Amino acid sequence: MSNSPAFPRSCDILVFGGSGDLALHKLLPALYHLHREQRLPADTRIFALARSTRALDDYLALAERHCRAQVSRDDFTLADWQSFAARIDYLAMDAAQSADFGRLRERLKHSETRVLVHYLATAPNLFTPIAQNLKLAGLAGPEARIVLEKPLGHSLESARAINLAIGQVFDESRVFRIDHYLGKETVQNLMALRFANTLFEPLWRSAYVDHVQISVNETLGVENRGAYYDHAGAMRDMVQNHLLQLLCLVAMEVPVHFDAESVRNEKLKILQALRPIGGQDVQDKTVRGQYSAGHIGGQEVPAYWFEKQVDNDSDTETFVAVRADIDNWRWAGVPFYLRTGKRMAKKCSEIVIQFKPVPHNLIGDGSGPANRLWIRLQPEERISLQLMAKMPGKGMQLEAVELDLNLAQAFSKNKRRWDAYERLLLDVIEGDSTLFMRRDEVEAAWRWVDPILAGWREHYQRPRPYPAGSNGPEQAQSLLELAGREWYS
Ligand SMILES: NC(=O)C1=CN([C@@H]2O[C@H](COP(=O)(O)OP(=O)(O)OC[C@H]3O[C@@H](n4cnc5c(N)ncnc54)[C@H](OP(=O)(O)O)[C@@H]3O)[C@@H](O)[C@H]2O)C=CC1
Ligand SMILES: O=C1O[C@H](COP(=O)(O)O)[C@@H](O)[C@H](O)[C@H]1O
Repeated sequence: MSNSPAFPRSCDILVFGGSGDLALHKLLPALYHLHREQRLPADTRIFALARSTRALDDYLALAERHCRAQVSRDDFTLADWQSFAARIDYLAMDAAQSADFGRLRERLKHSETRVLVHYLATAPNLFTPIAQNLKLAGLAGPEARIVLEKPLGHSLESARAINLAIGQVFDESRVFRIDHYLGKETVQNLMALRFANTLFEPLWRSAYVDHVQISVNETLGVENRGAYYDHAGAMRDMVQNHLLQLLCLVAMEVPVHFDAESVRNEKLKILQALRPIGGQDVQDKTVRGQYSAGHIGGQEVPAYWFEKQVDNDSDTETFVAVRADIDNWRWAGVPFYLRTGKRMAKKCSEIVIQFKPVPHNLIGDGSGPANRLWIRLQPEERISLQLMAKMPGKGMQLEAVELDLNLAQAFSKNKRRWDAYERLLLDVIEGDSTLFMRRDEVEAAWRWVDPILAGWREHYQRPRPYPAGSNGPEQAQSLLELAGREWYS
């Protein structure tokens, strides 16, 4: 990441889809924190845009309700809210209609000396019309940036079409394809761990690593996003972006510089080296699941098909496990197991690097576990290294013990941890795209995902049921057991 100036230029932020789930739950609370901590340029204005007609006061009441719910009690004060709200305006407009952009330009009275951030928190089918309408309205000048939410399209073809259309309006340096996992502190810590410590890099390869596990498990269901999710599924919603980005950060080579192009060049090479999975292979290398009714934290939870706006005969997957292989020198023969699911037993995102056992057993019977590095991304940020130690007492018995680092506690105790969207919004304002996906990366990810989706359509139509509150379908265990391994959790 480049060293950013102490304060970015004056800025206008336009949130297309300003009344949607993402804007209300994530973007406005993030902007509130940035405002409260004086990290936004002083005269920043925020325009929330959506079709529904509502008075500004009604919109602000809606936004306040959500911010209160998302921001901790200690961080939410009426005075901060009121000064933040003074920055916000609401405009009812149809972003697919070019005529409505005239009204937007009028309201905005934009000056080209200000940075203009267009945040597209809408469905991807609006990305192309919005970009074209912005151009027609003269709101896509050199000071303007566009932020595109994931998943970008629903296939390689649709992603390419969007990228092409966006590229005709905004050059690549002004396109910010967001993947909020890259904004998480612990995810960035992964790069610090790898590239700022001599300890791990020599071991970070097939000679020493047996396999890697990347799990992003949620206890939440689809909440009020059934209409979107039922057409997307876990593969498009999570694997195509968040899980593949995590895989890239674990597997990539050391970049030449720590800047946007160098980091993204290395991530791209990993995506290009992923061994394709398609046709009948999907039966051996992937597991699709869908939650049935169950219990989480003592609460009864309905089956997926019972959720709002979900087809009651839906075959959409809410769980995916995949064995991915990276065909390059460093990772030949090292499987990367990816797993993500909704309504799982526990919320937990983690990366486990399982090292190989010692080459010759001098101590014990050789059946003990080998070193294992756990990188816990959430709920708590932790890194622990499993080492073998001698059990106290007579004789030489080995037992695994942990060197455990709680990252939140290791750094200033009373400091609030930034949310991913806070950091990424600031990066957009400052024009730093290191933590955003480049066009070719997104397309390479779809190039790997598309054949799996096609394989499923042909050979794996019904997802395996798993009870809400479990660890996913049994077949996900078999994916590892067949290779003499198991999921760690
Ligand atoms: N929600 C989340 O947690 C996450 C969402 N995303 C992505 O963010 C994007 C938005 O998701 P989400 O907030 O959940 O979606 P929602 O359906 O909750 O919100 C969509 C928003 O777009 C507005 N809208 C729809 N059509 C138009 C139009 N023609 N012109 C102007 N505004 C329009 C809607 O308001 P109105 O109907 O009044 O026009 C609403 O404000 C999607 O691409 C999604 O994949 C990514 C990560 C997480
Ligand atoms: O992008 C998405 O991410 C969330 C999970 O994000 P997290 O930061 O809470 O781990 C997921 O619930 C949602 O379905 C998906 O669209």
